[in-house]
Amino acid sequence: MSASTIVSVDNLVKRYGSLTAVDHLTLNIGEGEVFGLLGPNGSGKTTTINCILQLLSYDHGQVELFGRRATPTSYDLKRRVGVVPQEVAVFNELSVRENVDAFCALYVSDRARRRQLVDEAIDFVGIGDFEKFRPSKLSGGLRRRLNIACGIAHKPELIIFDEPTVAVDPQSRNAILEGIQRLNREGATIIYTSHYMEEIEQICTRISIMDAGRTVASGTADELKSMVGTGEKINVGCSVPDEATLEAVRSLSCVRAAAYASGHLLVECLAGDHNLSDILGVLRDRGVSYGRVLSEPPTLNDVFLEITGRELRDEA
Ligand SMILES: Nc1ncnc2c1ncn2[C@@H]1O[C@H](COP(=O)(O)OP(=O)(O)OP(=O)(O)O)[C@@H](O)[C@H]1O
Repeated sequence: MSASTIVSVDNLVKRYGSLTAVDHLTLNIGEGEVFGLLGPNGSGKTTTINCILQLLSYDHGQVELFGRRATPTSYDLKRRVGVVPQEVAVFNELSVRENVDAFCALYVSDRARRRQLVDEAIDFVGIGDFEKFRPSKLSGGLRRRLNIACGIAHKPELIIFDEPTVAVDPQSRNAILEGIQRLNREGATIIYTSHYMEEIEQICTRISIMDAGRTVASGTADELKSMVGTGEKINVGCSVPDEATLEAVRSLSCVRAAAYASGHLLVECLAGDHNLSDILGVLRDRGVSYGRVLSEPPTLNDVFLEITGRELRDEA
């Protein structure tokens, strides 16, 4: 393990009775990464996080944090980690400020230092106008931001975000994603779990795709996309092609499927370097006039679909 490995999960197995929630999972996360765990609901992301945090016992494997073996009583390691859990976990009887202070007080006893850290965390997530509010008076998005302030106030080196944008409005979602990137720029290593592929792709430097407790693929978004045979989807606004032209498009080696509907030729391609020019070449040669052309690169959902045969069920 290199000196800059922040999280190392080796062969982790967690079973709930006969269900294997995490199935021989291995992960290595380096300092400064925004590491994405992408998988559908139930794929084992939260269970993995809870094992990393030593909140759950596991059946097999080992977790190291900051190069040292983590155990349930590794408090010196745990204080270097911040957690933003999936469910908002704050005290309803405390105000926004009191909540952030209460979480920060778990790690920082000096009151003056804590006041400064609480100020910074509240400012960071932009909830200064609501300091005196009880959480129940906040919108869902603001409660999420409070949840984040509670997790980051003590300035942890590793911050784990477990699906922090589920059921938040687009404005809060963007604020949360930008905030995570800012934390990363300021030096924090991030683990980000989500089933929203667009978010993962937007902010993560490296991604593990999980299914049924296992890593099915990992790499950068570009590396993942180049692992599969799916290419771009091409949409050509054109006059109605005759059946022979459609067949000529379909018989191109780069074409998986092609159909014409409502003024658009829709072509699903295999991975290739000159798919668009090949397709437009056929149309040109056969006198089909075309206008607007859109080319959509493959998505992480395409990667997941090709590897597992199922959709990620992205709801973004
Ligand atoms: N306490 C538990 N007892 C029994 N089964 C559990 C328990 N917690 C989780 N599971 C099961 O373990 C599997 C993995 O769940 P987990 O919550 O880790 O998935 P996830 O990828 O985080 O999905 P979600 O986004 O829905 O939380 C699921 O099949 C889930 O039903």
